[in-house]
Amino acid sequence: LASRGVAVHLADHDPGQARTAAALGAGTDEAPEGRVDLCVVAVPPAHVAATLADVMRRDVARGYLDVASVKGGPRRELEALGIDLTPYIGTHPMSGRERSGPLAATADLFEGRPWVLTPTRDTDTEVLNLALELVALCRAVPVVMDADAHDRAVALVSHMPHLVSSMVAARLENAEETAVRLCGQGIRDVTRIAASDPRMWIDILSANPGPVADLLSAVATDLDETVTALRALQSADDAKRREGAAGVEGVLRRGNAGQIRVPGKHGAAPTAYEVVAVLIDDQPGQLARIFADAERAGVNIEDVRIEHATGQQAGLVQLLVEPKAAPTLTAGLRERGWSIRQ
Ligand SMILES: NC(=O)C1=CN([C@@H]2O[C@H](COP(=O)(O)OP(=O)(O)OC[C@H]3O[C@@H](n4cnc5c(N)ncnc54)[C@H](O)[C@@H]3O)[C@@H](O)[C@H]2O)C=CC1
Ligand SMILES: O=C(O)C(=O)Cc1ccc(O)cc1
Repeated sequence: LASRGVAVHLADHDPGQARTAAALGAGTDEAPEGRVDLCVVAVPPAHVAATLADVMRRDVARGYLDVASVKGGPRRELEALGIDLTPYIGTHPMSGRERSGPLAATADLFEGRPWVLTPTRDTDTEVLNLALELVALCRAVPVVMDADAHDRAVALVSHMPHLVSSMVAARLENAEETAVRLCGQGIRDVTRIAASDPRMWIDILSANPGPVADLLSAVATDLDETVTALRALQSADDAKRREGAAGVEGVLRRGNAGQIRVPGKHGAAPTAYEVVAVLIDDQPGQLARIFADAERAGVNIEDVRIEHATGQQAGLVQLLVEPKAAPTLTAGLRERGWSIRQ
């Protein structure tokens, strides 16, 4: 927002956090002189209602919004506090990091990502417009939803997957080092969000327990059936083994059918990018040089993945590009001395 010319005033109950964010260029940690246009409350879900009630009673802004990962609970808490909700809109940007705090923030975090808005019939139009302006400034894509429908949707696409990621990662806690050092990209993808702060997630899950429990119970049924199928695969009986194989194939095929529904970049239909894999030494500046050389070759990089080889000072950078740009990028990088993996 600050880089787009918006005056941003930062406040936090830990002044050190606001100071750090201000030092990173996010705004100023000085209080505004008068009423501001929009007050954005970005505190843990359990503190959203009380924080909003405080700022709304002090009349600090024309409009108020929060960004908490759950929407039904905070609204009901505010209603119970007897606050006039017309200048408030509940929102949720569907993008984040597994790390919290100002040092984990990036200016482009919300670019191209859905940002859910949950206005009601009573929401002030001016406040809805202010929220839409905020979403546009962050280059996110506004999606209007009912608060409870939002909570059921995020249980499916965020809260249940978070717990499953934690459960997979938990298997590694006491595993042998010889096994853990074989970790590749697959397990990194599945466990990335398990690194998140448990305190924030206890808050999020406490505010949405029912829908998450329903989904996890469906996952438990799949798990039971898959264990039965795998046990059948161990049988000496041919027919039983065939039954087991069919059971395992079933869950893998249903996984394929679900996976292709995951939207690609900018919420559009998934694009099949081509991977150009470059072998790099683990030295400072290597990534910046690759990106600069890709730019020289006139190729837009759509996404990047980095795979570190265990115990080696080397890594594999996978550059994802439009299929028609892949040969140009490969040739351009080879010309500049990069080692391309087929
Ligand atoms: N981290 C993520 O990926 C996403 C988080 N959210 C939501 O955004 C909100 C903030 O999360 P993060 O920025 O990740 O957490 P964070 O921990 O980085 O920031 C929360 C800040 O709130 C401050 N705080 C706590 N209680 C307060 C109070 N009563 N008054 C004033 N400040 C208070 C804390 O000192 C902290 O600096 C949460 O509601 C979360 O559900 C939404 C989308 C993504
Ligand atoms: O790290 C990721 O990919 C996330 O999806 C993080 C995230 C965490 C909480 C949210 O409410 C929304 C997004």
